[in-house]
Amino acid sequence: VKLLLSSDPCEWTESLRQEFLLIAEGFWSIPIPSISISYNRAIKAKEKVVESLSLVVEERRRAMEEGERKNDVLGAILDEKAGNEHSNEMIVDLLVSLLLAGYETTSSAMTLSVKFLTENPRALSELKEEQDKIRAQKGDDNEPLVWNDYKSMPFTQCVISETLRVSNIVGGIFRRTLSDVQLNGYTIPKGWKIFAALRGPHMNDEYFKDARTFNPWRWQSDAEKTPANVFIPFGGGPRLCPGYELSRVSISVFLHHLVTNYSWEPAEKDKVVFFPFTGTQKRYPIYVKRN
Ligand code: HEM
Repeated sequence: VKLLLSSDPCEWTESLRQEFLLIAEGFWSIPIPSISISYNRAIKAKEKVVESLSLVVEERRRAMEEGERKNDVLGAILDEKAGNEHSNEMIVDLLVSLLLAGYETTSSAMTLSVKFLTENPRALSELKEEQDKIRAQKGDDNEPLVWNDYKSMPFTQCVISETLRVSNIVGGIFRRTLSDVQLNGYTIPKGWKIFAALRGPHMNDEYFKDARTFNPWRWQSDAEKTPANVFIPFGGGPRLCPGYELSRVSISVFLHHLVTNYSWEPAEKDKVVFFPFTGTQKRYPIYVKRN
């Protein structure tokens, strides 16, 4: 919300977050209002979010007419030559897509990386060593990370890749065939809708030995051998997730601050669930202690 609309955490962002959770819950529900409570709730929540964001867009248009400009995503959209031609509805739709696509995915991956690290003390200790080294090279504790730091976290990147592979935050993607497609002896006729399950290759022992085991070290030895089209947590082709690098950077920075400043332990037993979307049953509560 800060990046999109320059809004700091407040009551309004919190109520927006609550509505978003309902939208996310309804995402994979059966889209029949008469039988699905979560679908109904999601539709109502989406209406509230659209109403709320429409007011923000209108307000911003007025402010821009008076020469006020904010350096955020909404500002960039309205700055565009085409910005004025986009209806409020289109802009709100774009903002909702970015909030949904960018928030739940990255925050779930962060949560799961913490869970997997907690359950793999050796991986946690190696990651902490890497991050402590980066922190030690900084003059003071508040000095921010820079791009070169991000590029010198090879083991952290292994942990992130492995978290994405095992957790399958986005379980699959939709496509429509533009012509008849031959696949493994089957013909998928032109115009059919396809659900490509990304989980399939990620959990295949043929591509990833002991595929169900969280093993970040596999990326040290196997990275070059893994064909590009079997590790596809961000989809692929022209619709490849545009946030793929941003989310890796966010998770890296989060892990850096977490392991260099804090230690933690799980507050209760929790379990990863994969349906309707990947997450933890209890949102993985932890007790955190500043080092
Ligand atoms: C761990 C984090 C994330 C995962 C696992 C993820 C995964 C995906 C996947 C699988 C797709 C579908 C790609 C396809 O159809 O081939 C997608 C699309 C998309 N993602 Fe992400 N994503 C993540 C983070 C983000 C972030 C941080 C943003 C933006 C701030 C973002 C924005 C989008 C958008 C706008 C699309 C639609 C692209 C299109 O249809 O052209 N994602 N993402």
